[in-house]
Amino acid sequence: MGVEVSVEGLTKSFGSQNIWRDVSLTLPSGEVSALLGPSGTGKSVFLKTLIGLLHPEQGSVIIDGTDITKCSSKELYEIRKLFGVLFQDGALFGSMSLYDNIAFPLREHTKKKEDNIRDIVMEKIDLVGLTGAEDKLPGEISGGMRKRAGLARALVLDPEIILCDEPDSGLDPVRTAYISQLLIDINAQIDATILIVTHNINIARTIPDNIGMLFRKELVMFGPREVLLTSEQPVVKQFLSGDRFGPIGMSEEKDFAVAEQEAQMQAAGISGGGTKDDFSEIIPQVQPNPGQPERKAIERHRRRVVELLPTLPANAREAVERGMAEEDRIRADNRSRDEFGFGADAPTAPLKVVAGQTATDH
Ligand SMILES: Nc1ncnc2c1ncn2[C@@H]1O[C@H](COP(=O)(O)OP(=O)(O)OP(=O)(O)O)[C@@H](O)[C@H]1O
Repeated sequence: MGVEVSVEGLTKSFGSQNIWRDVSLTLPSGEVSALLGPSGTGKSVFLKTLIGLLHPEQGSVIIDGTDITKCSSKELYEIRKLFGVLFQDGALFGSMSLYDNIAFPLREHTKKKEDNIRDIVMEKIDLVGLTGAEDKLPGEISGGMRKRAGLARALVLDPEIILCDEPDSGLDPVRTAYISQLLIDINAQIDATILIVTHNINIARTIPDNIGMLFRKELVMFGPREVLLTSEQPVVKQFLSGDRFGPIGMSEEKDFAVAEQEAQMQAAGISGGGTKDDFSEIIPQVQPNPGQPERKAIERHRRRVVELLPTLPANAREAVERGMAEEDRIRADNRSRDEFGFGADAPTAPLKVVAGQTATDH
């Protein structure tokens, strides 16, 4: 089961510039969570703080019983082996082939033999659809391919926690759907705790179990996805619909004069350009591909949400109940399809997890 990440009262500044303050949330083990927020609100800084690359001034990040904001560098080195991180630009070494890039964590962190490394690397290359490109340099392939290579590298140590910084940036909608599906399939196979930072509303609507949002240096909310998707908070509604009118401005937050001007434009019937989609109409969550195991986190997530239910706003509660019923129906359909052998002919072959390979293997 993936490891829970518990963040309490976290505050981060660079010099006099405060990025966010008093952020508390728990990434439940094995669940998929997404972090949204306007550009520059410190989502990438948050990810880097979770793996101890950046140091907060206050607060704690507890992973597997260790507060990584206060532990020794030796302890931090061990904890980092639990993570697989997909950085925004793939963060590949430009002078190394994709093969060597993906093999890097295995050579660095394990004592595996080269033929064993080869099996693992080629399996991950196959998993992300890069077979045949292993000898290419990062500069010779497209941005989408680099992204997938970055994901393959994030997966070679079979991480218990996967952090993905904008897995969709630079990808077309179809490739975005593939990479999202891949994350769900991986979660079903290895039950890793996943955090996705994204601006992509489709991902937010269909992939995570939980969603949070950063705005004005604070975590506006974090909880079951239905809570954010049905939220009446102006900042959430504006972000989801991509409308110009609302508290989010071009650079930071809007000042009073601009907000006033926009209110007048709106009253005069001028559009802010946002989509008119009804986000409270919850789209069923993406399920693992046929032939994949069911996600173990679903039951744990449900138990938590059912406990939370009485504390949720009425529209979120209703959305949760509708969503659960709909997803039960979809999973029952999938199970009966698998029983009738659809898994065997599935368009995406069932993905393998290499037995016995763990993040702490040396
Ligand atoms: N190492 C650093 N030193 C100083 N300032 C930094 C550093 N890293 C990030 N920042 C600042 O922190 C702020 C938040 O940056 P971050 O990249 O986390 O935003 P983001 O929410 O991920 O944005 P985007 O959605 O555009 O990727 C920015 O103002 C950035 O300039």
